[in-house]
Amino acid sequence: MQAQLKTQQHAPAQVHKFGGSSLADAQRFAAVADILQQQNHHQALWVVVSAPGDTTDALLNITAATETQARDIALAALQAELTALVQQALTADAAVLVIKQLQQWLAAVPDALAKQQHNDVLAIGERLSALLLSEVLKQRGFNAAALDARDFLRLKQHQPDWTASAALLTGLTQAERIHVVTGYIARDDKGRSITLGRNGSDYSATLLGALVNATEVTIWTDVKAIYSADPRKVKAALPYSQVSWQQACQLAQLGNPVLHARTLSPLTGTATALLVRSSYQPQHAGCRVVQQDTAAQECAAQEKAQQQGFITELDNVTLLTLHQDISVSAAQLTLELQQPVIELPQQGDNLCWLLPAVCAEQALDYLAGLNIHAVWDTQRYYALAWLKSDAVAHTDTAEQLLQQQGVLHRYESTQQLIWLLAAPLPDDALEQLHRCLIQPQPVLQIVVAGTGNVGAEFLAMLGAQQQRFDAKLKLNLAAVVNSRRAALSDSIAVSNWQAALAAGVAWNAQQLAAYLQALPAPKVLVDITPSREFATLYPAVIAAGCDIISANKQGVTLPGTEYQQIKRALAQYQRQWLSNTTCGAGIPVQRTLQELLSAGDSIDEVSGIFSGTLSWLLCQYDGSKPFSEFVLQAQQAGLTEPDPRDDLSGKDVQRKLLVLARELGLTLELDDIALEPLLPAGLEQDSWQQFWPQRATLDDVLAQLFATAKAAGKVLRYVASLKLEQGKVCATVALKQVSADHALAAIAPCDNVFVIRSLWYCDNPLVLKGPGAGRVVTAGGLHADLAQLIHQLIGPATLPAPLT
Ligand SMILES: NC(=O)C1=CN([C@@H]2O[C@H](COP(=O)(O)OP(=O)(O)OC[C@H]3O[C@@H](n4cnc5c(N)ncnc54)[C@H](OP(=O)(O)O)[C@@H]3O)[C@@H](O)[C@H]2O)C=CC1
Ligand SMILES: N[C@@H](CC=O)C(=O)O
Repeated sequence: MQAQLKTQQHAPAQVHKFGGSSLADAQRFAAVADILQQQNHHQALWVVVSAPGDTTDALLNITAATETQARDIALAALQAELTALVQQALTADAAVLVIKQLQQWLAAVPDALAKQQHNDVLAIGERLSALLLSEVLKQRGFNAAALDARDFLRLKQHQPDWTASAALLTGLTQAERIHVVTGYIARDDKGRSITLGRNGSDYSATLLGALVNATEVTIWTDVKAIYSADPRKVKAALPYSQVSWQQACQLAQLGNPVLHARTLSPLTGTATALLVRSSYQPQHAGCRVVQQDTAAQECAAQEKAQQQGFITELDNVTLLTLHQDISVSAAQLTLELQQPVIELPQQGDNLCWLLPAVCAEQALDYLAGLNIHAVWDTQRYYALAWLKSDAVAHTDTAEQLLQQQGVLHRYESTQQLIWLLAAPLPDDALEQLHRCLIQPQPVLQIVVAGTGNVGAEFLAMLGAQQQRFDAKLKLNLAAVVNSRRAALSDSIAVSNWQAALAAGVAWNAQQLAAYLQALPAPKVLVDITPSREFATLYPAVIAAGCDIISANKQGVTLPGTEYQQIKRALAQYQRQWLSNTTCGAGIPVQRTLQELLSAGDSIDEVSGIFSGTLSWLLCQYDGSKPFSEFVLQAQQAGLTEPDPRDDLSGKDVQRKLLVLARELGLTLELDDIALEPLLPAGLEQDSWQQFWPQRATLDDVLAQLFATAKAAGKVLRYVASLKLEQGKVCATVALKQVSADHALAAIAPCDNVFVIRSLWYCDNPLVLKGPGAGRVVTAGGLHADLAQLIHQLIGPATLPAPLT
């Protein structure tokens, strides 16, 4: 009905509303200006603001003060706080004008209170926000102006007066101008200032959205989405990117803290889209509330939304029972009380309304005034409501769990199930219910860093792994990162990761940590970079709740103090770090050592061939062409380190030996391992490109070494050895000549060999052998680590494939 009463605006408009937490300090005002700067300025921009931070609470205290002295002290404190805010947000010249205005408003407070004009006092917070933000925008070169909503917004008996409001607004607007409008305040039909109650600014925004016929109204808040449950209590709560209008209305009625029934009402049945976004994480697209009037492309969105369930809670509520034939609705009582009144699914002839216990008496008085008799049972309840989805049919486990917690009443309709209990559910019970009712299939969030040789292969395999685990666990690719950019998105299609990354953004450590922190658990970071700098982020990654899987050897070989810092973070946050591919690629050498040690064996020696590249080169090199040509081949086959000199220098093997030493609990450093490089001294300097013209030096040395070994009837092998004798450690990596019948001679190119001698394997060692480098085996090894994590989450995913 209100459609024909709107202003005759022709330019498309958008409304953005910022709440108090989004305007808590000068930095937040700047962040809001950044957000507005990035909007589509071909559309008319309307901004609705709440009071900064806790200003409204401070003003409420001032209006409630019974002693003049206490009131004046509170006023002075507020003036100091807001003045500081203005000074920090604006240049000195601009600040002077705003502070002068603020002083005038605050100076008028005692007089307004004396005249009982409390709402004029409460309006000061929003007036300051509007003025300050418009000045911040002006400083950035925008044509912006503050607008007091009381100059146009009229309400009559709690209902918007569309005709009067539209007429007044038409006279106030200017094309090309950003209007920054006060939220929360309006006037009644007698011209008196009124406030729109708690969260009234959201209502102001949607009222304005309807008045200016906005294409979109965005509520900028401190959460990035509408969640399936309270994310502070339920770690696995799902951030939904869209919900249906019907779900939003039901959620609002059930007291959802993000959406309120009044907020939705002005836009119901219009073409205006409603979005909820976080001003703290503006890179997230947020949550879109999809209108019922489905355009074709929104049908799929509706269908998806129907698969989404919600759990909401209300504490300290009470029950009114009424005869069903009454002349007032729960929605009308909601308006009267300015508090949610929920009509419970009907059972029998009576109606049951749930409402906050604090306003039960006020409700009874109001109903009595209408000659309506209601029975109040005076008990305080905790209500848990489940908004059903098409995805979950069975509730047996949830019902059992709730029975154990002592359910007192239960109300069910096709869309909702509401349980009333005597006391709030503990968080772990909520988590459990969430698993039963919302997400019977858990989701593991996977963040992949490094998209080169091995990283790309890992991602190529991930699609098949998603299908393998699909029945029990969703593997969600939540981010892909390389050295230049990051795709940080709630859900990236694995088949499309390259495009997502190409559309990604430059990133820094802080942004990545914040993104990881906000991801729902469980979550894992897979580090497939060669970067030491990236490995130093591990403590922050762990603190953000992630497990880590590394192919990157830098983390596991950091100096002892930094390595211990990572270990301490793992212990503190109870997270895991799997790094099996850092030594032997997919060969489960670390896992084997862990099993032996945990079973009670003690290791005396680990030795063998630890480099796939050097194994391949020394098997293939026959002196027929320069050694460096073989190196190029190994590089193209994906065997080498990003800089192959890490292999040729023996450094990569030195690192691997340190990995195993640390696995055995030894406190070794890299320098404790004697290293005899294959690469002639001096060639490790500068870049690979600068080295390349000098390769003849390497070629000559290798030709010589090969000829000498051949003459002696031997072959060359690059050997690592770690021996423990009477508490002493001897660790070396060096080139050796071995005779043709030696165990390390009979290998296939690229093979690694791990020879383990222990208490139990003393006469005859335990030997692990197989390809120790390459894209596929390394990516496969990373998936083996991932599967190990998954097994801990859900048990074995599938039975072993039958032998064929
Ligand atoms: N090849 C093998 O057989 C084995 C390799 N490994 C290890 O796997 C890792 C990857 O090797 P490989 O794929 O060959 O290396 P590549 O050089 O092919 O790829 C490295 C990737 O890491 C990214 N990267 C580099 N620095 C950073 C950083 N600071 N932050 C984020 N991303 C970064 C690169 O970004 P960009 O694309 O922007 O350059 C690139 O995408 C290495 O640590 C290697 O030791 C382990 C076992 C076996
Ligand atoms: N370059 C390494 C790759 C595996 O760690 C090797 O060749 O062993």
